[in-house]
Amino acid sequence: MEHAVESIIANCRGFGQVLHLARTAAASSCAILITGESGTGKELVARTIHDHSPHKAGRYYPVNVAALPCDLVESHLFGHVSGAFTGAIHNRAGAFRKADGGTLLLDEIGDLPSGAQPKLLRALEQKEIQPVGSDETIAVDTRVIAATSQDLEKMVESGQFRKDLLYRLNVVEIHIPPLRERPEDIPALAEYYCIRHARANEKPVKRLNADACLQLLNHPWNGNVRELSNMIERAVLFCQSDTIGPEDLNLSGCHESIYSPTTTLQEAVDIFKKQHIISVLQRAKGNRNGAAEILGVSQATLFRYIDKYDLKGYALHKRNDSPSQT
Ligand SMILES: Nc1ncnc2c1ncn2[C@@H]1O[C@H](COP(=O)(O)OP(=O)(O)OP(=O)(O)O)[C@@H](O)[C@H]1O
Repeated sequence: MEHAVESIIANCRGFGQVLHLARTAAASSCAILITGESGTGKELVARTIHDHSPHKAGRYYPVNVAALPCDLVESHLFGHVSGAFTGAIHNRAGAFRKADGGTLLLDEIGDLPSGAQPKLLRALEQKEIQPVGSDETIAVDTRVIAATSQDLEKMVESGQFRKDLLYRLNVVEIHIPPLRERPEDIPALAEYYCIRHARANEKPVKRLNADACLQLLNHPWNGNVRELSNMIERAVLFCQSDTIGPEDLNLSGCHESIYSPTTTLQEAVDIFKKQHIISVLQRAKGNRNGAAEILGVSQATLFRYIDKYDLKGYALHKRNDSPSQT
């Protein structure tokens, strides 16, 4: 299996700052909270921290808290002794002990049931756990990293998450910005996934052309890096040459289709207009003056359409509007 750290794109500038903080925090054993939308790379950063930490010789043990059955969370994390509850036939070590000497990633920590929160706080503070059904406490040397895509501060305010636990978990907080806020990372990631997926699928694809890159820069990436990877993989599979172009990305398919049987004529006209303006803005590389000229409308009319169809993301920079500067 490819080593996670090696697969992190080193020339991502936005992500580079995150990695720098992660590696600095890794040197200590303090608790770290990684926040960010789904697919931004929280798990990858957690793995990096482990690999650069004093616990790196130990095990890296990720647990998705959201996936644990509510009534078994404590048993999963802290273990249990046989007979602790119906079905507890054998002793169970639990995640803290499995990661003893290493790193435990508690992913989606916002989903930790309120009943388990005091126990986790105690494990962090005392560095000991108490398996379910046992009177004994067991010392553990487990570095805990928590990750979440939820707003824990808000959850504290609404009483869903303990304030003292949040402060224990976020001694260092590492926030990974969504991909749309670090567009400078998109070309490097796209190129990386292009090569990686081409190799895995034995396809001769080597690169993306400039128009394809521009389309990627204009996409909102709600699914972040995971969505980008999936899209490039699909493009690699459908690409007929060694270079991915906009036609391989199928990004127009992500917008509205005009072929719904319930679409009115006016809606269809609007969808067509929107799509056409997007293509022209892309062709004009975001230059609104140039796009207005191609479309044969005044700049004021184009501005109205940009506003109406929410296309500000396609009209890249204001400075591009001045032909003297382009
Ligand atoms: N900078 C990066 N370089 C290379 N791959 C990346 C980068 N950031 C994220 N990825 C990849 O994107 C995918 C999603 O990343 P990851 O699973 O770490 O996200 P996440 O924030 O933990 O998501 P979720 O909250 O849904 O669990 C993974 O395949 C990961 O390898």
